[in-house]
Amino acid sequence: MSRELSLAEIFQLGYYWETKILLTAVRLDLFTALDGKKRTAGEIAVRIGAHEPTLSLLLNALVAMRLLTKDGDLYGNSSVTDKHLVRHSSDFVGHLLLLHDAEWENWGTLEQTIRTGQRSVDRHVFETDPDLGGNVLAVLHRIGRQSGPDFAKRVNLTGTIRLLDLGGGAGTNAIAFCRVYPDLSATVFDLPATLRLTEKTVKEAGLESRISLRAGNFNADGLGGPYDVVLMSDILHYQSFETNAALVRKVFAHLAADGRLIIKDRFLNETGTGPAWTTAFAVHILINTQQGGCYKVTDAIEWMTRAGFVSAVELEPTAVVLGTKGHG
Ligand SMILES: C[S@@+](CC[C@H](N)C(=O)[O-])C[C@H]1O[C@@H](n2cnc3c(N)ncnc32)[C@H](O)[C@@H]1O
Repeated sequence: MSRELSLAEIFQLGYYWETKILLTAVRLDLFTALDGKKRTAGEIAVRIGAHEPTLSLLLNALVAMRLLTKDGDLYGNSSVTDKHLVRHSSDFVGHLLLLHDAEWENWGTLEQTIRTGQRSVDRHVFETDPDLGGNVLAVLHRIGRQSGPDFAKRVNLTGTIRLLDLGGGAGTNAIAFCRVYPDLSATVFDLPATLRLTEKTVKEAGLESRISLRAGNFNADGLGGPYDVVLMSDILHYQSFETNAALVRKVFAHLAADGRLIIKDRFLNETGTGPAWTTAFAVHILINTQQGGCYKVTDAIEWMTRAGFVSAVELEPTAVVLGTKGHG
């Protein structure tokens, strides 16, 4: 059993001041205003349009948080903030933090949602703010480029394979799979707004001849095919249990004989109390989506079994489930 928390740790968990200071600094874009330069609070205030004495408080807190340096009256970025929080840096990750900030008001509804079971948002971010959604996917794409090939290797897809990457986002997985398997061709299916980004990433990867794009709503539109393998990576937690069951059924119909469905998601364990990150993510999904949820591996197996897959197995604990269609 893990050890009990100390009182100091409980206080630490309840302490979000530094979180909001960082998110506000990213919104103000003050790291970009410093971009490799040392500046006074007055100079920064002019650049970002702020009230200097008030801004100084924020800057000093950011120094204490080790995001900025201070030498006399001059503030500067740390090397990490210069690399990751300056907007035009190729390693900028600020969009992810801007997403957290955009969800701030939703978190204020948590108590009411828990009391009533009623959710306060009616759509997820990819529908309400496609630009922010696309920017976040671009950041995740950059981060995911490291883990993509490992995932591709763990699922054995040798031979001539037609892959459908459903809700494929920036194409991170389709690109990684094409690189690992030279005979594989892929279709990335996603909302039209998201595919604007995918078009760029596929071109950058030089894979236009092997990756095609198909725009649509996967719950409502045809998916093309038939495909040998369908990948559903991090899409099902935005939707209700029954919508997912219907989508898995639809995918089954678009698979060739012996086709496979790979579902990669953030599954909760059977008690619902782990993995730790996913338990908090489940609350995040509760208040930031209309009907989404974090599901269990047994749920994915149920969707597959109900759809007619002859086998459905957990390939990686709380992460990947593989279904096989069989000959029929
Ligand atoms: C969290 S991203 C996952 C992206 C990608 N599969 C990955 O693992 O990196 C969810 C994706 O689902 C797409 N999406 C959400 N609802 C959709 C719908 N109804 N039809 C098609 N795509 C959808 C979003 O545009 C977004 O690209």
